[in-house]
Amino acid sequence: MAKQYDFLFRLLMLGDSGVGKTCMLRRFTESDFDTTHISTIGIDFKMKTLEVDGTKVRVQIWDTAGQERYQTITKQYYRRAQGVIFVYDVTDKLSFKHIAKWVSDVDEYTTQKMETILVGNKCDDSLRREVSKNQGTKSFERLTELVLQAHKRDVDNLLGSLDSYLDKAGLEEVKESTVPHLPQRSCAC
Ligand SMILES: Nc1nc2c(ncn2[C@@H]2O[C@H](COP(=O)(O)OP(=O)(O)OP(=O)(O)O)[C@@H](O)[C@H]2O)c(=O)[nH]1
Repeated sequence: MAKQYDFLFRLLMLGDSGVGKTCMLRRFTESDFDTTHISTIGIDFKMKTLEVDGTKVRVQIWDTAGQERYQTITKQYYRRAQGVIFVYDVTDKLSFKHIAKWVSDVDEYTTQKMETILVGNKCDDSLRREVSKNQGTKSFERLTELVLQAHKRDVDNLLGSLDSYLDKAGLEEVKESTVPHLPQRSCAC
């Protein structure tokens, strides 16, 4: 049977337990919404095919459990994803604060280039809002700064090791030039 899509991508949803990852995914794939919170056990996924500029893209979206006890399992999936959707709950300040931890986990467990997006969920519940839109926007800027710092650190480390290599090579050159030259033997024969 012919393939029904041109590309297959894996996306990962990460965020604290209860921020609404499963609901968000169900809404996207089944246009459905559930008010109950049944914690995801480990990991689950849903598929959807999208057409982007005439290209059929099949997305496999992995919905991870936010609970700490499943993180050994969920971290194994980080490496296989091409993109991450970080989710926090605008009515829960702590879930917003923890985004930094989710980001650093992804950074630690992956080596590939990842596209990421930050989503503040439960915006409908304005009365209980604890994280303002401005704070959400600011965290994008902060994330960019952190990525830039990490990038600079890598470049500095590279330059540092290059410097020490050149210093060492220079020393060795000096060492060689300080070796007393033996008088050249002349031949009298
Ligand atoms: N008001 C409001 N409630 C929401 C929204 N999205 C999810 N919820 C509620 O938040 C609760 C948790 O939603 P889940 O989708 O199960 O949360 P989760 O992030 O998947 O949680 P874990 O599987 O434990 O990691 C449920 O009671 C939902 O009804 C939203 O956009 N607005």
